[in-house]
Amino acid sequence: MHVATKLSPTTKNASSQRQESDAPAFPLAITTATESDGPVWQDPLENPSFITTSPTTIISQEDMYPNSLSMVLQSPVPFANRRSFASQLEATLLASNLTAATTTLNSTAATSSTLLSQDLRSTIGNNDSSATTTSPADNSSSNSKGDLQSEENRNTASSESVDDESSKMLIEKPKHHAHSPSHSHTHSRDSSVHSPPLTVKETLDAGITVSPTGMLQVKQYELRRIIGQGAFGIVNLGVDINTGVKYAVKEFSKAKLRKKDRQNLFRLGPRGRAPGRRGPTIPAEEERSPLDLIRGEIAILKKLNHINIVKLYEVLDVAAEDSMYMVFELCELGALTEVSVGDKPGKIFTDSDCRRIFQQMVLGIEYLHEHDIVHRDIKPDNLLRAADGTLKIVDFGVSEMFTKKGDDMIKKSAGSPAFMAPELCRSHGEVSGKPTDLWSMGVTLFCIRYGRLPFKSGMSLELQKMINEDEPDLGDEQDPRFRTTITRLLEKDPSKRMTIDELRNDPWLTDDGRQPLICKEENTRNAVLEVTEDDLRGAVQQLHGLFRVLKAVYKFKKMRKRPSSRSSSRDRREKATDEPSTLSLSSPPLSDSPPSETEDDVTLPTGEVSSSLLAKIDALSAQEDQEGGQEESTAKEDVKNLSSSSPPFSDRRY
Ligand SMILES: Nc1ncnc2c1ncn2[C@@H]1O[C@H](COP(=O)(O)OP(=O)(O)OP(=O)(O)O)[C@@H](O)[C@H]1O
Repeated sequence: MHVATKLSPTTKNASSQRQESDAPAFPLAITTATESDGPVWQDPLENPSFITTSPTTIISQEDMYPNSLSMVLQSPVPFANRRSFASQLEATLLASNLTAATTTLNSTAATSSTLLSQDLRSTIGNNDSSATTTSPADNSSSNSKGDLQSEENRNTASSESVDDESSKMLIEKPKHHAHSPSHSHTHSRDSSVHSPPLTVKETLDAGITVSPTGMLQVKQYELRRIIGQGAFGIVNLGVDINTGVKYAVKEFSKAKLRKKDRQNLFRLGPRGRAPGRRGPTIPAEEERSPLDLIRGEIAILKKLNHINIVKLYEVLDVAAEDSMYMVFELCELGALTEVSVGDKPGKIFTDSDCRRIFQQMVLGIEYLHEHDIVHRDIKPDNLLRAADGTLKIVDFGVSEMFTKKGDDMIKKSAGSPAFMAPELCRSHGEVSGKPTDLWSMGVTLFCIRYGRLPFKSGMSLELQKMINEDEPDLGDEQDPRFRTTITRLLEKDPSKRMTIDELRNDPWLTDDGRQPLICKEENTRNAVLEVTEDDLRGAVQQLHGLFRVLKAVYKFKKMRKRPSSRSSSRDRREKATDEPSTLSLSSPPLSDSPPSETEDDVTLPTGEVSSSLLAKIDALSAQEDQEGGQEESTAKEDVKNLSSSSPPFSDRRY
């Protein structure tokens, strides 16, 4: 999660600032990301200084990530202008090539792939005019949010407006959702915080197409615009074209995930787990589905069913493409607030808003802890708000799920440094995980009340020292109850720190009992008491046969396209950048031949594949390996690798 650099050092008159901000009615306190004043849009993980988008357009990174989140949020990103255009295009073409490769191996017309690609190119070519003339920045200047919204309303059966919704109270009964028919008020004593159990769909061969409106479409999800940027990819506003329901479609780069996975395996085991402890036995790389790369997060999210935890509906992998997708419940109002190490103060919430927000946080975390899940990355930008203002805890990428009741020991090296508990800063071994979440909740509460971090330094060692030794500056905090609450949450000794059970009855949180939480039994009643290794292993379906074939065909295709003369990777990378069209890297030349009659019959193999076909593919792949090796990696891979290098964790967290 990227955080804009926005927080002031020590805001001396934090309390007076809070007084001022107490004045407006609550709706004003709801800041959508679009209202925030000048967040810095960063994408430090992306190395390439350009992004290829179409055969004729290079959009600079600055174009793609304008220095205003609101611009991004307000800008429709046509299919042809998206950052992932190149890879999507490539994927589409590659898919056609894979199809054609299979066809070739099956002795069907050799020209099929060319012709399929030609067809796809002409389809995409129809969108290229917009690619060359429109940039996100252009869109933002020409399209007001209202325009966008009405455009969406025209295209969408469900037409919830962020503007309309932002005027609503933070906590109110949410609307019914296509996937989650019943939600309820989090503070109502007689209502439920759970909706009926969900089944997370897993699609391993999702198709990518261009929707009738010219947007990229993954399966039935039309990707309307980019609404966020994560460490592993972008987050899109997706609309189910069949139902009109909006979703947040999170796109992951498999290359980046693989890199992280390898680092994790090398250091700690999967998802930061010590080998053989809580994670599943790690299958050999060739046996692993791409979805295995996010299996930990999927496994956790599959278990959860709580109004204050974001819902995962579907995971999609696009075979032979770098992207895979997670389809989440959309949190239309975006992050609660943004804080950072910068000089600008963050959003300050009123006392009652802080209480309402924190109550929902407590309910969500209590539910997680009851499931033996430690979130590990609680911070304001992992707290999103649905259209009705309901708080949603997101981002379970570094979370831990425990197989043994009562065992919540975690390894260090996860979470955002400024929100990291002292024991994580000083310990080299394992620490109890739940108290670390309580600490991060305390830091988050501090942030939303004072608009600044309790401990802040751009230098990691100094920050750790402050967390370990300094007492937070509460300014002239007037409410002794709040003083006690925050002091007890930011207790350095985890064994003395406030627990979630104690928080339930906290005088500030409950306003001396006037605003009690729903009872623990009701809040946690869908708890999964035991999480087995099978749960983790079964988080994603394994279709090894299909992947083996896809991989082999993919390799075969690479071999077919290898340049006749041996050029270095660098040469080819340069060539690729000179010719921004990735078409040339993954598709055969255009042909004037008429479409093959067999074209429509060509399909990718699914399920069982004839052993002779496998043998042929394997033989060809082996031949490729012999001939090529490392030196022969394609320019396409080189370009992808360029964008997959991640800076050290400490560089992207504050
Ligand atoms: N369900 C959602 N609804 C609306 N916006 C979302 C949703 N999920 C994420 N976002 C937005 O997208 C942005 C990136 O989110 P994401 O979770 O990918 O970031 P991240 O914390 O870097 O995650 P990771 O480290 O796992 O990649 C965030 O600013 C967030 O506000």
